[in-house]
Amino acid sequence: MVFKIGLLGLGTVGTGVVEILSNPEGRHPLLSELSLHRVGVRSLSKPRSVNIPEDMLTTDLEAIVIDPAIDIVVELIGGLEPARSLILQAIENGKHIVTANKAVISRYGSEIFDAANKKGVYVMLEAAVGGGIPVIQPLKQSLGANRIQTVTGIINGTTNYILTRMKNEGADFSEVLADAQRLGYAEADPTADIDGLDAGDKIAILASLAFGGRIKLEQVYCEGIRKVTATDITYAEKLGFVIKLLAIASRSPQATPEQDLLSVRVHPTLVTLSHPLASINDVYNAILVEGEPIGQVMFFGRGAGSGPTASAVVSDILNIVAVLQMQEAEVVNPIIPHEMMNCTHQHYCKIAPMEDLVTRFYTRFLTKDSPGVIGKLGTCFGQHHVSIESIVQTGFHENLAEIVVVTHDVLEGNFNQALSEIKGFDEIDSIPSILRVL
Ligand SMILES: NC(=O)C1=CN([C@@H]2O[C@H](COP(=O)(O)OP(=O)(O)OC[C@H]3O[C@@H](n4cnc5c(N)ncnc54)[C@H](OP(=O)(O)O)[C@@H]3O)[C@@H](O)[C@H]2O)C=CC1
Ligand SMILES: N[C@@H](CC=O)C(=O)O
Ligand code: NA
Repeated sequence: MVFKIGLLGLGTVGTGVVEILSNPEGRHPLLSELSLHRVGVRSLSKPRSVNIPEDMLTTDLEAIVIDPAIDIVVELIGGLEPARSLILQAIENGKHIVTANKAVISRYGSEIFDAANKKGVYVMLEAAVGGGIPVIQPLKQSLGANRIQTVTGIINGTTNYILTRMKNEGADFSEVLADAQRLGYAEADPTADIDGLDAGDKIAILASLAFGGRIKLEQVYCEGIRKVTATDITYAEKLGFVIKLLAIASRSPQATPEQDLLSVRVHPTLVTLSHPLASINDVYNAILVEGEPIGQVMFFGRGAGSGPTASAVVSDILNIVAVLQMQEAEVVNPIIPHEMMNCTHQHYCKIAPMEDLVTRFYTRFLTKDSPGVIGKLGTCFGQHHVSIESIVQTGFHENLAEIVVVTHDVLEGNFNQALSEIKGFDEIDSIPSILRVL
């Protein structure tokens, strides 16, 4: 039997999907069971790099999601609306969904999965996190036997590309961002990438899968890379670190057997050069999962771009088709969702406030060059139980002394209290950078 695909969106990822579907040779044999039925776009006159028969293209996306001939709707338009409504309407019409839209899933996942479970259809989203890297299905299936402790990822290709080029070439932020947009890595509105929101959407999805509950996106702390400067990249290097935008979901040390508690956050982070994530560069993503009994396992690959992301989309389509074929052969009716493929989480995970986070900090101060300032900083941190690993004067900037402090693991709340006191010192001119250290 041939399964008909309704494709919403023919941009970077949609085009990659059509390229795979129209060149099935040497790939999985189930590809020959797929047929592209309709393709929805915004503009019919836009030049396309793939050949689509004129009568297959439409700007009426609603007609696609209600078309009785279509089995699987592939949503690749991005953004919140009309994507959310089209997905819900498609589900209502009994279509299975494949989407790369982390923004919609992280905000409306509950609504979408409830509707899908009710209707007995699948919603697959491998492309939504880590682009082509298989990480959603492994978390759902292959790692199911583990108690996950931490998921740490570089999950935004655009910012990793920018940080890599800033470090290697001393390149200018805006020039590199324009390249990332040209290469199709950035979101339609690249502030989602730069401000850590895209990584926030993705870590919310990963945390939900890893820790078995829903995540309220507004509780995910997101800090982007706007404030990362060439100076900090250079200091970090001298101290044996590289700066990466990390997304981290972990069980909080304050969790108890009665009350599970997570920490879910995105922020630029100093990563020691020997750490497995330190060498993940350019558009590559990597997700390091730590669990019991597996220990560490890392997923690595291209996190954005046409072909890699399309690879994940088409694999999701194949997974659905494989199950549909099996059900057809066994004449299972109505459809009983495959336990390892659907989402059944009902409760919300409790997320700890950032004040309770235990982490190391790197902080750069510009101070008047007066005697005793280093001692004064050290004393203040000590009074707030912030233990210092190193405190060094690194140089002068226009008559101001530059002092870099690296702490041991400290409670973020204590660190913030010390900083607010330090900001009031006469000697302090400014605190240009505060970054967490892994
Ligand atoms: N690019 C990447 O590397 C990755 C992207 N993703 C996700 O994949 C999804 C698609 O991204 P990408 O391919 O880059 O996006 P693009 O902007 O390149 O493509 C969007 C496509 O959707 C169509 N479209 C957008 N809005 C509408 C609308 N309201 N009505 C009809 N058509 C519409 C556009 O039509 P037209 O062509 O006529 O303008 C275009 O074909 C997003 O959710 C994104 O977050 C996920 C992983 C990686
Ligand atoms: N804009 C995203 C695209 C993939 O999700 C990124 O840069 O990672
Ligand atoms: Na993926």
